[in-house]
Amino acid sequence: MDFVVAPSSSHSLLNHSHNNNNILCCYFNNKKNRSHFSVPSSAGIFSLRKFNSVSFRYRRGCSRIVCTRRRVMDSSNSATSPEVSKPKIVTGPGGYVLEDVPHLSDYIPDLPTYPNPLQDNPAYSVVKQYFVHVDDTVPQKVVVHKDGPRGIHFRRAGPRQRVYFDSDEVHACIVTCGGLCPGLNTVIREIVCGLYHMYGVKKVLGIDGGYRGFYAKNTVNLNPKFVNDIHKRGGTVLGTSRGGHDTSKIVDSIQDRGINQVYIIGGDGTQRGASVIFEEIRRRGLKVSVAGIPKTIDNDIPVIDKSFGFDTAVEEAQRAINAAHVEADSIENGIGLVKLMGRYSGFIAMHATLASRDVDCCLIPESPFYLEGPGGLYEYIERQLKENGHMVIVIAEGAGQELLSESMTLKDASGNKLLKDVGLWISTKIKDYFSKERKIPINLKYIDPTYMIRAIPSNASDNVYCTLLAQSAVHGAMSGYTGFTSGLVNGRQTYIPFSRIIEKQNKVVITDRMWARLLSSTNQPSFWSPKVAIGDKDNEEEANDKGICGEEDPHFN
Ligand SMILES: Nc1ncnc2c1ncn2[C@@H]1O[C@H](COP(=O)(O)OP(=O)(O)OP(=O)(O)O)[C@@H](O)[C@H]1O
Ligand SMILES: O=P(O)(O)OC[C@H]1O[C@](O)(CO)[C@@H](O)[C@@H]1O
Ligand SMILES: [Mg+2]
Repeated sequence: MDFVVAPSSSHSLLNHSHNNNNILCCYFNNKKNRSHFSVPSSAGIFSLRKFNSVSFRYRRGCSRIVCTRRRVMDSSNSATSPEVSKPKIVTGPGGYVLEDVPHLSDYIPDLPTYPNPLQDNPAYSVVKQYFVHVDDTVPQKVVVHKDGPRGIHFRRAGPRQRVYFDSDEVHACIVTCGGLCPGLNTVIREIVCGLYHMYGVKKVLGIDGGYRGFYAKNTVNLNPKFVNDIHKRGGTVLGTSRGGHDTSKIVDSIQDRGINQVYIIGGDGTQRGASVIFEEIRRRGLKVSVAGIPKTIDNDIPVIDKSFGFDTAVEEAQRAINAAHVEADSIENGIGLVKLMGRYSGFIAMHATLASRDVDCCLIPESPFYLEGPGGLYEYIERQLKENGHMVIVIAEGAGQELLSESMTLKDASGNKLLKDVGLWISTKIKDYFSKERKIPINLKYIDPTYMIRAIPSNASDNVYCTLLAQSAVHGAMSGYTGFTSGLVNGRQTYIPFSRIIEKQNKVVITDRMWARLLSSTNQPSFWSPKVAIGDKDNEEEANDKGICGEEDPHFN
């Protein structure tokens, strides 16, 4: 074995050690001293973070270690480095814009490539045009005007003819973070099976209990047998958590374990965490692909058509709404009140309402409401009870928070605002108002199925969706893409840069047609005047950005 000897800093390697079974021992000689160090032999190219200013590149099958000068890679330094990768924007004729995703070759030169093993797979080799063309992209907006620009596009997901990892070299890991969501286990299953069956990858680690599991918990070896029927269960077999995102410790753990593909399943917070991990990995010059799979019951991740598990949750919410309707309909002046999830975005409440047709009023965080006076909720309830003898109200947990009494705002471990129970609050308010002020006897039944709608296994269509997302993520990582979230855009699987995913939250646009449809289905008051709606800059911009002012969104419009 021969070395290119770095002229300085060799001393910093003396203290370096790895607790990894899969290590390559190297001896390093320079004129001053003799050092010994170990590196994960599974890594195609890696760097040693303690070895200031120098990175080592080791290629499988070669007996040569190449040392090249690089930026400081010590994690304590990189954490404070202001350097963040720039968005990869490619423009073309007619106003074409590609918001591309990073690639390992952007920061690691001369990476070897390999033919995609899928080409020899009997199931896939017969598929015409199975491999995605390098120039295939997917438009963000599908409704265009004759003279309008072609607009923003994302890279189409799918298998590429050449991959950047030899199958034996891959050491993948999967982590799930944030709240539960139907379909988490399906995504885990399909990443494991996709890696095994499509790419012959045998080393897949499960990280226990979210981000902190990287440095504070044991890992579990995942294989097709282990994950075989996990998709039939709710929750995540890997466990999850909020908080505990320590970038340096996480990337140290990735590096120390010789992991080179990281699959991160989670919501907006998780994708933010994934983005920071990607930046740190890039700063250290590691050959590690970071792939995000968007998960959120609230559907608050932007750009994508919808998040997995959302349909299942809406379906499950029907059971609660049906129960509320039966209860309300069976008694004089019956009011059925259902609280559904939706911290900042009311998609579940909106879709559950539209699906049910039994709901008379849907209250979401994006649409402020008021109780008293003309056009208020009390007035509407009284009218409904007079006309129909009963009514059903659906309220998203984040709705009307500004109306609840001011007290100290608590936050969860991830920094999300802990909401006050608007369901209980509004139940009491309605009861008090009708019994004390109006002297009208009412029968209010409050149903809170919040956790029930997300702790269940995914339904059939979400299962298929999860499979596509997982396989897309695997194809992307194998093809050397990194710093991306796999997502459905206009019904096509794409790779979306983290920067776009974490830019803002997806919200119901109350000036959009979908909310108008809901209002005309429930006949509830809008609670806002057209003046307010027109002046609602945030909502207008969001609508324009998402391109859902017209009939563009295949799922939500
Ligand atoms: N800005 C951030 N930078 C780094 N890590 C973050 C950031 N925001 C959140 N995280 C981490 O991401 C993980 C999940 O975040 P969070 O609890 O907000 O859930 P989420 O992914 O948004 O899912 P959901 O809200 O749908 O339950 C946590 O471990 C949290 O520490
Ligand atoms: O799981 P926790 O920490 O109780 O958080 C509940 C929150 O998680 C979500 O389900 C998002 O995942 C929100 O709808 C809800 O407010
Ligand atoms: Mg979130």
